[in-house]
Amino acid sequence: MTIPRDPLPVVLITGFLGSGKTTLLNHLLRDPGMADTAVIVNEFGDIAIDHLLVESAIENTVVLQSGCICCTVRGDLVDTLDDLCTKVAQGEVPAFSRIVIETTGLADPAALVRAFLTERTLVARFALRAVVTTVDAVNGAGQLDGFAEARHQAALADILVLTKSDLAPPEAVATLTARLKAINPGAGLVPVVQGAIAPDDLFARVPENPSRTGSDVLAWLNGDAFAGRPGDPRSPHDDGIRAFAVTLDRPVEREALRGWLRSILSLRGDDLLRMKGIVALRGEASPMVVHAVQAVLHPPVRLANWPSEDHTTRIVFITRNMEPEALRNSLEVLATRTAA
Ligand SMILES: Nc1nc2c(ncn2[C@@H]2O[C@H](COP(=O)(O)OP(=O)(O)OP(=O)(O)O)[C@@H](O)[C@H]2O)c(=O)[nH]1
Repeated sequence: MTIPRDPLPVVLITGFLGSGKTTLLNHLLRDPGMADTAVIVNEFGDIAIDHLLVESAIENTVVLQSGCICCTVRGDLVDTLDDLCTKVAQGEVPAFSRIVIETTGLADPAALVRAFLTERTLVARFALRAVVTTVDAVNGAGQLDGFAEARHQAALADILVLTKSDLAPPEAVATLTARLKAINPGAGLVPVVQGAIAPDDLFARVPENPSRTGSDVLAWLNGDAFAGRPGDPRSPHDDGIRAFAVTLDRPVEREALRGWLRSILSLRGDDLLRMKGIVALRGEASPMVVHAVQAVLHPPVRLANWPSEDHTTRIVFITRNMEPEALRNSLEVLATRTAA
């Protein structure tokens, strides 16, 4: 058997300790549509237990136990994926058509996301489809207060799965939901009890990246979720994490945009948790889609057409300790300069 040549979709399930990652994974794996899935479970410490809790009959379950993959991602993750592909090629394990990785509860998923965008061996063979973050409705607020990892997991999610809402009072669920929307307004958010959600329902909440499909860019950007947001921190505990959008009514010159992106990513890449946008280019009929994760700029993609009548530039940001006004001003200067 050989593995398919198209990049294999990868789903990352992250979330703070005990927030319900394994419960969700087990439920997803019971769906017949997920039968050809390879699962990588990352565990902390010397004694691996978590993988025992993954109830799948799937032979392709691998435990990555030597440390936290977000800390040693280059060696461990790449080696594990290589190994898995080699075993498939040698007929030792069944072929698979997607991979689900469950991180430890203390993982910062940014390093993993970055690896899938930049590590040559990963880029060629795998495509990160979604970051799914479980947040515990009972303990989530305290974890967001106390742990940067929990805040980063929430900030980098494509889909936030609010678990254990059956155990929490409705007011607490509402407050936590509002807080999660403030941290990451662009993510889909779905309450799930005991992991009970069908894979199709879950993954329908993350639009395809338009760099692959060229479509549905507005849904992907989910700019409306950011509308009217001043960029003020919603909580003093959120590590200065802010989400906001900048719009420009004048097109920018392509080279000037490139220079701006280069400088912002090199100067403040660590604090630019996420940036995605659709940009009107001066003298060009169709827009450019830009997408960055921390210091990594995903290759910008030209769309064939504007997806709607609205041709304004819209860029959404999730940042840490960065002044929205400074970013906004630098972009406005860029548009003014290039329009002259
Ligand atoms: N009541 C209730 N319990 C849940 C729900 N989701 C998960 N649990 C329970 O919460 C506990 C922890 O769930 P796990 O799925 O092991 O959490 P995890 O995130 O994999 O845990 P770590 O690997 O320690 O980070 C288990 O006892 C689950 O049965 C839920 O929606 N409602």
